[in-house]
Amino acid sequence: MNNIYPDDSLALHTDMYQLNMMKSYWELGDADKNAVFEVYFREHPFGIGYAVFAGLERVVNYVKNLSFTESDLDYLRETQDYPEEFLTYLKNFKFTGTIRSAIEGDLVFANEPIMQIEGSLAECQLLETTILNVVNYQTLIATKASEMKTVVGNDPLLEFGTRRAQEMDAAIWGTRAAFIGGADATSNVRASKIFGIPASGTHAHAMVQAYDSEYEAFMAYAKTHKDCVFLVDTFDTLKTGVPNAIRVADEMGDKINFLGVRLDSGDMAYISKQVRAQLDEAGYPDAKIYASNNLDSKTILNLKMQGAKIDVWGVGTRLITAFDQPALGAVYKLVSIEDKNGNMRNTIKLTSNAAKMSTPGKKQVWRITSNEKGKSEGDYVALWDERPDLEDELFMFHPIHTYINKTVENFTAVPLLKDIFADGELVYELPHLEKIKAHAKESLTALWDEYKRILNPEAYPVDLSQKAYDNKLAIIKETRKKMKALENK
Ligand SMILES: Nc1ncnc2c1ncn2[C@@H]1O[C@H](COP(=O)(O)OP(=O)(O)OP(=O)(O)O)[C@@H](O)[C@H]1O
Ligand SMILES: O=P(O)(O)OC[C@H]1O[C@H](OP(=O)(O)OP(=O)(O)O)[C@H](O)[C@@H]1O
Ligand SMILES: O=C(O)c1cccnc1
Repeated sequence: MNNIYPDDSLALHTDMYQLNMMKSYWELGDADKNAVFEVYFREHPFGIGYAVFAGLERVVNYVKNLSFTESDLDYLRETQDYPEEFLTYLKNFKFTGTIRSAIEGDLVFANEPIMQIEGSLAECQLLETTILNVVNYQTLIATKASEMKTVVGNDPLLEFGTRRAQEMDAAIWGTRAAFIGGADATSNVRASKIFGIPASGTHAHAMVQAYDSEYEAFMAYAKTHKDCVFLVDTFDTLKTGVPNAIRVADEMGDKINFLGVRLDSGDMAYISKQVRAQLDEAGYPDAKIYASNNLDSKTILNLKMQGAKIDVWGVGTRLITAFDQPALGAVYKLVSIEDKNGNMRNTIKLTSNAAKMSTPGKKQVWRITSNEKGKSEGDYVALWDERPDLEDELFMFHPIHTYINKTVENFTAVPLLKDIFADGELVYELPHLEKIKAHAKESLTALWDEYKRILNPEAYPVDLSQKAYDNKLAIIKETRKKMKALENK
């Protein structure tokens, strides 16, 4: 390859195999066949009982602007032996299909469609990689933040991760996802500017090192800022750090708001209790204790258990990188395709592991909420033409262990997958981020505590309708029969 091209489009932000398949479909006259793909993941991350859906806004912007630029086409012309007619097809490419999706802040569960992409086979194929790239990461981080927020409760949770994130996009979009899931503010000023997330910040060890003494450093900060949180662990938190912070607060009086101190090392249970006593004794009972240093849900939970006197939690690495599980593993599977006669044929990906077998057919997910209890009874995955919302009672059963079942009455069934694009047109108004965050919080209140606890939660029911179940079994049988016939040939 001789040239390096400008990075002026996201059309090639995809895996080569998508273009390989697009070319085959186009050359063989299959590109315009109607197809339906669905996105789902197989296990909740971090061992918790749900996930918080995020990533839709970025997917919408990507799809809206999706087109191959001249430089994309020049690059393909130089590196691939594509016929000029295929390049012309790509040049005229525009997404004309339909996307239905969970909305950001929705709780989503394993083994149910969280997005559905319907359109020409070629266009659906092109979108796969980017959609998974975005939704896998953002949903993972929103879920991690939700787990952490469950642990910190009403204490503020600050997102500090930019310096540790997997590069800039992860910092920016990870911060946004963290805010949706439960973070209250971010240290990333650009994310604050772009998304309107509250920005929050103290100061670093560098500032203490930059002056001749800790006292001078705190004083320098206090003379130049109204709101002051002093980082007190550079030398000795209890012997010098907190006493210097108190001295500066005393001397500056009303000229500053002494908001508190930040701890960033040592035994934070022990130290925070001592610091609390020092601050109280000095007449600063309202000064808060901030903590940071490789915090994660488990550490925070343990610190709380030990009675740590920490009021504000700054979390970086372990939130923004989803340290304990770095991938969600959502997949994009073809569930229905137009056959030679123009009819839709439901498809399956067979595997020996029943739990890994995809569910064929275009589907809708119905969230079933008890009218009496106001809580979600489970999700009911039905074929597209079914209307459980019009039924008086629903028989819900586990899709593998079918003897686990219940009949639900007096319920409301709300579809999870909402129209986002219809025949290429954006029909969904992207909500403000604050609204998305509030939606995530409300969604959690509709979930029984048993599904929300972060250790060994009960499995939230994601059940198949009888019709979807029968359809799946029939297709498995039919596909196995076909395979056998081929083996015997
Ligand atoms: N009381 C505690 N119980 C459980 N974990 C704690 C407690 N206090 C601190 N931690 C956590 O233990 C880990 C200690 O890490 P590390 O060895 O880096 O800390 P450190 O002593 O602060 O050293 P450094 O100065 O290098 O940051 C951190 O993740 C911290 O959040
Ligand atoms: O530990 P995390 O959860 O990732 O949170 C972010 C960390 O970034 C800063 O440390 P760093 O050593 O980078 O800079 P500093 O000199 O300001 O401490 C801060 O003090 C936190 O410890
Ligand atoms: O404002 C802070 O205290 C902060 C910001 C980024 C990383 N660590 C700490």
